[in-house]
Amino acid sequence: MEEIQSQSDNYRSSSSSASSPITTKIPSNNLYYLRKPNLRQPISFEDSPDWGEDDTEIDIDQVEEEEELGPTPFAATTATGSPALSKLNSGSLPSIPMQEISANDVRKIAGVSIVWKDLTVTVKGKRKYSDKVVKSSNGYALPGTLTVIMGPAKSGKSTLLRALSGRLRDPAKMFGEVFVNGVKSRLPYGSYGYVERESTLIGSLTVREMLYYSALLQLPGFLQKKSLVEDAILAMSLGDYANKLIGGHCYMKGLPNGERRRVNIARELVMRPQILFIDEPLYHLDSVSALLMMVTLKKLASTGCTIIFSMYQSSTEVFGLFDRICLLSNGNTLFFGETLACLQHFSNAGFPCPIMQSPSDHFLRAINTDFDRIIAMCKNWQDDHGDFSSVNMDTAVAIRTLEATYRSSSDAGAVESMIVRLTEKVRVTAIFVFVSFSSLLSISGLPAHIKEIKIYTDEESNQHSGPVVFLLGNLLSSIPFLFLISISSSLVFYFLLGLRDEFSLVAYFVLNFFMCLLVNEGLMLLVASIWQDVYWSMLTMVSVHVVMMLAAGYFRIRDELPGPVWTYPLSYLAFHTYSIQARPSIPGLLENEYVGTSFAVGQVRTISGIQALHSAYDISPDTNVKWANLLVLFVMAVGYRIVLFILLYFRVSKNIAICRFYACNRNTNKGR
Ligand SMILES: Nc1ncnc2c1ncn2[C@@H]1O[C@H](COP(=O)(O)OP(=O)(O)OP(=O)(O)O)[C@@H](O)[C@H]1O
Repeated sequence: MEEIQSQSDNYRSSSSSASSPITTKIPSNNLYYLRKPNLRQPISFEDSPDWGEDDTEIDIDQVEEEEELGPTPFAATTATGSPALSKLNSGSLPSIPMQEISANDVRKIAGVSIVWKDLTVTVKGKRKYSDKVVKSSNGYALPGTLTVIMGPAKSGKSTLLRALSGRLRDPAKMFGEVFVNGVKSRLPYGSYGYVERESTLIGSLTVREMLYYSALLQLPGFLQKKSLVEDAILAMSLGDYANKLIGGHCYMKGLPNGERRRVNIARELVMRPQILFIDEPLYHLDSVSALLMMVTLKKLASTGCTIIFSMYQSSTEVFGLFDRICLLSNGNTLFFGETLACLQHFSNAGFPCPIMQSPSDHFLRAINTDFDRIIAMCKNWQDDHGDFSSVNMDTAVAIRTLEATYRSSSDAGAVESMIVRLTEKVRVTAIFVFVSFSSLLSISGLPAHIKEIKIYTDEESNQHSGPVVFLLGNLLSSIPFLFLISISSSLVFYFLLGLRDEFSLVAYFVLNFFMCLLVNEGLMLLVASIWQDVYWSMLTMVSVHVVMMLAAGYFRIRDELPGPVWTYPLSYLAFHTYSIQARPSIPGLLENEYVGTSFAVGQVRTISGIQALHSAYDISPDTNVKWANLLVLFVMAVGYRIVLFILLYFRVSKNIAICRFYACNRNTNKGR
């Protein structure tokens, strides 16, 4: 115990010990890193740098809520950033052209979410593609955020960045999946920008000319390039340098490194990319230029752009600006998540960040195997030059511990469930689109229905038929056709999308869609009998469908729909509601697809399909209520036909239709 206590105390610097209840004296040579065994406690402000007033416990739900709200304005972002930023705003740090950073100047960009799942990159070693440079990495980047890929040299940072942007160099090969906005696809030309580590600028051009030249190369002829160039200059805070020669001349020095890097990024911004990949944005920059660069990128992210970059090391204030960190060591992901959670993770694994140390230095010290050489050197010296036990930490052991802690942590779980949410939305969308648009397309049968009603009117006036005979005949003759349509289109859709391969589930899907078509046909007959005119009937049906889609709870969760009109009665009248998700207690096709399923979360945990969708859709954890939902659809189909019966009995039999009524009125007016 004493040993543990003394090691634990070694983590505290003199300043932390002052405020610490632990009064043990700290050895003066304790400037090195040691592992603190089994320390599982939340980070306290004594152990870690001051990150503002927030609690260090991370509320994932709150973070996700903020993400769903979309990009925050720049002012808001800086307000909750690291204390260094508040210093910067109060003027205690060297001044930078902050006048350019104004929320009013900001044009919003529709950023994209990018998700990588089980991503592995191999390169050709001595044997065939055996060397893994990136190993089964999982992570995501969201619009309006800064995501940093951090790690020691040769840990695979640039390779991961290249793999995500689809720019891997031969002979590297990528395995795994990359989703862009939930869809497994490559980023199309123009939607992303990739900034290389080395500047490739033409020294004899001014900044503005360089950007204009880039715009000419990148953009089609008809676009107004000048305004895009000015936007890029503004976004990268280059206003003071716009007319300066990049390479300088005999009486004037060329642009400093920081500005050159920003010009390099601005070159990509002329395309107004939704996502920006930057390899080492702080490469060769001094601390002021580095901070200015990161503040500028933070401002850019606040416009909605998704920014991912690699970085070897950063200062504390720069680190405070990151939203998420992907920590790599030798291709392995040791952590992915919020930056504060990373500090907590190191603390949980027994490596709390000592006060006065930059978090990034701390992380790298723990996972950089290059330190092993220093350890070996110290061991040789140890006998002759005193005690070097404080540096005797085996990096390999630290990496293994961090890896194991991450695998079993809630952080890994949170990443997995976020990945599930970002990618699963696609399947839900597909089901919604299929049901909504297939039933919408079926209104093409309206002219035939109108003709049938006209024939019925004639027959009825000759007393050859009645509404019951007409309705029964219509229903019985349409059932085989509707069933054929529902089974053929459902089967194609179901297996094309790869929904759950189980007979009962496929059968429910077909039945559900068949019921939807039956309800829709009842509605069509009703509308057709009211108007008895193709144009007006079509217009009414399309409008009714659009309103029902909006009220069904897909575009906006039903609990959040305005109560009057949208929830009561529209969402209850829309058959889409019952078909797809329905009331919280009566889910439809989503229950079919997700209830009883589970998704692997890390290596030790699973979450249910319901949990994965819970916050996005009001889906119930109860099983088998989908049959109640089918019953509701059946009642609706019958209900529409009862209303139609009443209408036929009282109106059509008397040859009354709204159109004819208006036409009659017009003729009477003309006669006068
Ligand atoms: N196309 C390739 N062919 C062969 N080896 C490659 C390829 N791409 C990456 N590597 C190797 O993968 C390892 C990781 O490289 P990468 O550039 O991704 O690391 P890094 O973390 O960005 O390091 P640094 O910051 O030093 O550039 C290196 O050993 C590199 O030589």
